[in-house]
Amino acid sequence: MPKEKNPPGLKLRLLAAERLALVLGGNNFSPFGAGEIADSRDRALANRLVTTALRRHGQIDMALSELLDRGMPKKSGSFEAVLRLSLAQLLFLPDLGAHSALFLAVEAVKADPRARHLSGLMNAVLRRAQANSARLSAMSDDLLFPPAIREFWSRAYGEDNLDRFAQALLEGAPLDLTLKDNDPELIEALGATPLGFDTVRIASRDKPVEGLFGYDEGRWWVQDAAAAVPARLITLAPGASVADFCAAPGGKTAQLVKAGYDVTALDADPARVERLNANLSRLGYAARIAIGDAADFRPPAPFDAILLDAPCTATGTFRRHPEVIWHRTDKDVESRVALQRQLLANAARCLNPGGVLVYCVCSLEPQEGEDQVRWVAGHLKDLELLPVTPEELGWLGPAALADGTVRLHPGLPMPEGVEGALDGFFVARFRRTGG
Ligand SMILES: C[S@@+](CC[C@H](N)C(=O)[O-])C[C@H]1O[C@@H](n2cnc3c(N)ncnc32)[C@H](O)[C@@H]1O
Repeated sequence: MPKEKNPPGLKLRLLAAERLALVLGGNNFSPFGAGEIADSRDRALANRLVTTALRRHGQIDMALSELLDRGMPKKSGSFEAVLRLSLAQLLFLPDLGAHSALFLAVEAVKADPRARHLSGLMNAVLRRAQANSARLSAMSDDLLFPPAIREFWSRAYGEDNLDRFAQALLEGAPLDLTLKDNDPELIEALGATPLGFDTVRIASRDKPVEGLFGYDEGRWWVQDAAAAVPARLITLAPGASVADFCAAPGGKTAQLVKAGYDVTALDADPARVERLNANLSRLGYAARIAIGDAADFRPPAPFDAILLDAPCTATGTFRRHPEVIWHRTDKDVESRVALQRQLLANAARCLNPGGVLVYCVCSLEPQEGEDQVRWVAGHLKDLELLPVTPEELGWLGPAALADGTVRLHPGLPMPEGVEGALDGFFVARFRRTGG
């Protein structure tokens, strides 16, 4: 029988390998959209393969160190990405079957002129993995985080929370939405669970976000339950002038507009500002938009409040971006910390006396959160901490710390019957003294 040139599943495997290779090369993961893979089942499969390879990255590293006697071959095109995907399938996605993992891996490297010569090695390695799959698939969850992060987080958050972080990493993130109106019919049509305030959660869905009820009418926007907390901590009268520094793509800007403030949204990245504009216009919301550097921005008049959602290492988003924990370096943390300080100092300058500054980062690194509050106390004398109370946070009350700052993380208890966890976020609220 002549061999089929394009066996079923090969094209998808090649696309998935290409996406994984991009992430292994240092890029952020972005799931396949409908424009890239039209068939929703194929799209879901490709995304599942890549996310499993990323979530299990540390365990797959360990398996590779055992299976590849001479290490990863150099300059071998798609070999590594294909191998990681196949191990993800073989060890962690048993419902997809072992046969296709092996067959498609060999076909995929044969299709790549730079990896073709390694098809025999691919076959041998995967057969060894298959023979040892019971043991390899039961590797410790301790391997899910890089050793340095594991050690650091276990000191900061405790072992029990780290177990919950691991579970959250493997589960991935459900879809949280912030609603324009808490309309029970909308919540029912979305099949969503209310999470308090104006957040609802959709645990599982088969449609892309754009296909969900109410999207075209701009009745909600995507925003993790933890990400929705900072903007709520500004509680001024409607009409107050509020700036959103580092605003794009605009989830928090939308909350500020919804609260009735006179909002200025500032971001340094023009392409991201376009997304912010599109998001606000879908929602029927208006804000003054400025493109510029929040470290030296000078407004025509000071603001009553500023929300500073500062650029950070984003390690708190590891449920959706498992790669962040593998890409993060100490240098990244240092450079973010330095930038955050500049942004804090300028935000303080742009406030009216008595004005409120909410600082937040979607990072789990204490250097970007808790330590920055200590830095503010020592260096920005015109800012004083304005403590957040547990009551202000509703069901997230346990996230309020004794010093009045807020630490959200994926280990926090969720309300009864709610699946999934939360992003990691740190929030501190300050007031500008004087005047
Ligand atoms: C964490 S994201 C903001 C998310 C946004 N607040 C939301 O809720 O949708 C950080 C943003 O900071 C912007 N940014 C980074 N450095 C900046 C700077 N120096 N000045 C202004 N914006 C900056 C980035 O372009 C990015 O859009």
